[in-house]
Amino acid sequence: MRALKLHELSLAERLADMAVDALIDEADLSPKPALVDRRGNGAHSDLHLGLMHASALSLWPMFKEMAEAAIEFGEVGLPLREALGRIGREGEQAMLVTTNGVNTHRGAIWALGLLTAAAALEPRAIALTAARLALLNDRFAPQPMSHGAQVAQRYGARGAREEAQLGFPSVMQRGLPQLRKSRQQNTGEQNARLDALLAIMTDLADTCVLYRAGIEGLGAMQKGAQAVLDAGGSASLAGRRSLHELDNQLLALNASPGGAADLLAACLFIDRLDGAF
Ligand SMILES: CC(C)(COP(=O)(O)OP(=O)(O)OC[C@H]1O[C@@H](n2cnc3c(N)ncnc32)[C@H](O)[C@@H]1O)[C@@H](O)C(=O)NCCC(=O)NCCS
Ligand SMILES: Nc1ncnc2c1ncn2[C@@H]1O[C@H](COP(=O)(O)OP(=O)(O)OP(=O)(O)O)[C@@H](O)[C@H]1O
Repeated sequence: MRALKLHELSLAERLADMAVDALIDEADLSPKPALVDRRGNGAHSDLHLGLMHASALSLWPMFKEMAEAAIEFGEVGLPLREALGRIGREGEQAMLVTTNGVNTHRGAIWALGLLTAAAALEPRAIALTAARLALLNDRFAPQPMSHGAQVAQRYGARGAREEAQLGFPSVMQRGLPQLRKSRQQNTGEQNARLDALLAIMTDLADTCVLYRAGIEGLGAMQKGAQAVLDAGGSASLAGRRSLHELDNQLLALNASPGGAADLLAACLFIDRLDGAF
């Protein structure tokens, strides 16, 4: 009898698996301040954990297609950038159909989409390659008055586009180093991930927070996250108390750090890739 041959996953399929896993790990991580997690909906009336999971899974074909496009075009350039833009917009439509019109992962499509394509092209320089893609101007991208655009106008804040164009400094210089430092201190994986999220929050101009809670909300997020880390991080008793305070404070301000959550997913994706190839 012939042995059953297991289907071997292509590179694009493996990258799509890893991107979706990163999104599911981000959603499941608890307790995240004011974000959707296993405990509840945080500051969101229209989101819940099941919806975040369904949305993440709906994006698998999009991530696969983005990686395939990167392999096919084989280099950073306008043709690949515009293909990614088209695939990303189709992915966003699939997300909106799944969630009945709720924005669950717009920021994540942007960040993880670029990183997935970059990982297929240049696995040894993922953030830099993603930045080179983000710097190219997609001529077919609509220019809606998004929340991010409104906040950029009002406060001059740099948002998701600039974070990518700079090579994801919040991930490469804050989240990833903190993730690895906390792991070395044997905090346990969930606490290390919470610490990575907090490290990202200390310095990010999160346009979700700015839109919902202005400069006051952004200041509360950045200072509160730093206070948790200074108190010893999520694994320490004092850090946990401080994290609980931050959760209450952000909930009172309706200030959900959705951009930081997306960048944590990006951080987990890059961390996993480092071990995989
Ligand atoms: C560049 C994007 C993110 C637009 O950003 P803009 O700030 O105008 O929009 P919006 O308010 O919808 O914000 C998007 C999301 O980014 C996340 N975010 C917020 N702040 C930040 C930040 N500082 N850094 C990173 N992400 C952030 C949030 O989750 C937010 O919901 C994107 O929507 C876009 O234009 N996509 C075009 C489609 C495309 O090219 N796709 C290809 C993907 S490879
Ligand atoms: N666990 C999470 N909880 C909440 N938001 C998250 C989470 N993970 C990622 N996000 C990001 O946060 C964004 C959703 O934030 P938000 O609801 O503020 O956006 P919006 O739909 O533009 O605004 P609003 O709901 O204020 O009208 C999504 O783009 C998503 O990528």
